[in-house]
Amino acid sequence: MSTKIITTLGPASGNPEVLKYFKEHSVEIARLNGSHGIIEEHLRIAKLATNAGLDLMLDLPGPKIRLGEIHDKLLAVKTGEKVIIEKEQEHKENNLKTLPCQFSIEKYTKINDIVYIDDGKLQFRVIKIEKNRIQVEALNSGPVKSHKGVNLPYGTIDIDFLTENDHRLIEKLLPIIKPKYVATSFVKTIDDIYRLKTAIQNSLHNIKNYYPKIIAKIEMAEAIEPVNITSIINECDMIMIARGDLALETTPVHIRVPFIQNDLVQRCQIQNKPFIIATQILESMITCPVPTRAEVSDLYRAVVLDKANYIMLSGEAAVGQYPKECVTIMHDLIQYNKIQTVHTNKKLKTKTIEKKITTKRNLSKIKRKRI
Ligand SMILES: Nc1ncnc2c1ncn2[C@@H]1O[C@H](COP(=O)(O)OP(=O)(O)O)[C@@H](O)[C@H]1O
Ligand SMILES: C=C(OP(=O)(O)O)C(=O)O
Repeated sequence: MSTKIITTLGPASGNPEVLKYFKEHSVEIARLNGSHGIIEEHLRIAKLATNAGLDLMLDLPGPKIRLGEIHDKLLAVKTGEKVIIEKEQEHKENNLKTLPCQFSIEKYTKINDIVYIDDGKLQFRVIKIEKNRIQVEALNSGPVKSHKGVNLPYGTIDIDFLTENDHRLIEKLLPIIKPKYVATSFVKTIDDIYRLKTAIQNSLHNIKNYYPKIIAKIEMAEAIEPVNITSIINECDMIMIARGDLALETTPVHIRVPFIQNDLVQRCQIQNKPFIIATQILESMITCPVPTRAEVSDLYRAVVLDKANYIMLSGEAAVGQYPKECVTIMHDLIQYNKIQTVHTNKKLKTKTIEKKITTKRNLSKIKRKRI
């Protein structure tokens, strides 16, 4: 089976014309990211995606630390600027810029730790720790947006696996849209998968003949420990190599992803489990109509070398300027690979036939000589 595409839906792709294009160009699954958007909007987009003939994936946020709602959706920070990160319900007046956070993070940090925001695009150093808030210094400049992820690779996070938000989505959205897949974030052990399955069963107790396939997103250091990963792969229906968080949750940060990807691909193949390669495959195409050479090489690795069952578009399809162009690049590479494979197989076949013929000829020569 050739690789198929998953597209994350959002303002850039939640309309019938784009969804029709997706369906005609190797997209099989539409992903609703439960971390963004309101339930009513997910319901609307889910209906459009189903009408376009796409399968649905509901991606549950899990215990991922995220920023809360930022006033005016965006806050600009400058290198060297001091900023407060505080639990959103515990706001205390101060004269520094303040980033609301969905969880209290002071207990997971130490002075001088680095806090990564928005898949690591922004980095801050911890300079002061107080109850419900930390003070940090920006190590680079940039815009900070609402609901972006916060990663603390040096802290041990003990937030409960299924959050209030997960339960809300499982109870309010799941029974209505009945997605073919439910993806679950920040899985650490097989017990997390059992807990998710129980919560889903409870929510579907009145619904017969429907149960979603479970996708475990691998993005935590604990999940890839040998003692956990084999059983997680075994217990779920599909694995997502969620490289965005994985790059920041494993140390040394940023550089381990390709090594872990290699290991996870092999494990999934040995355990005969379908897998998704996700995140930043065509990141630069959020704002540019063509990919970088490095991105095409990453895509080649996922499709041709790793033979991923699915490759996933996130921001590129949800909020990017070129969602159709991204899908076209992926679709074209998938098709080109198919043609190349047929061509190589044909060449191989011809070579084998030639070899056979040559061997026969040689045989008859030998026979003739003997006579
Ligand atoms: N339904 C949505 N509504 C608005 N914005 C969205 C939606 N889905 C995704 N996005 C935006 O696209 C970005 C990239 O998508 P994704 O990788 O799925 O998110 P994240 O990494 O934050 O979980 C998000 O950070 C968010 O800004
Ligand atoms: C797919 C991922 O998860 P999310 O979009 O929830 O950050 C990821 O971290 O790569």
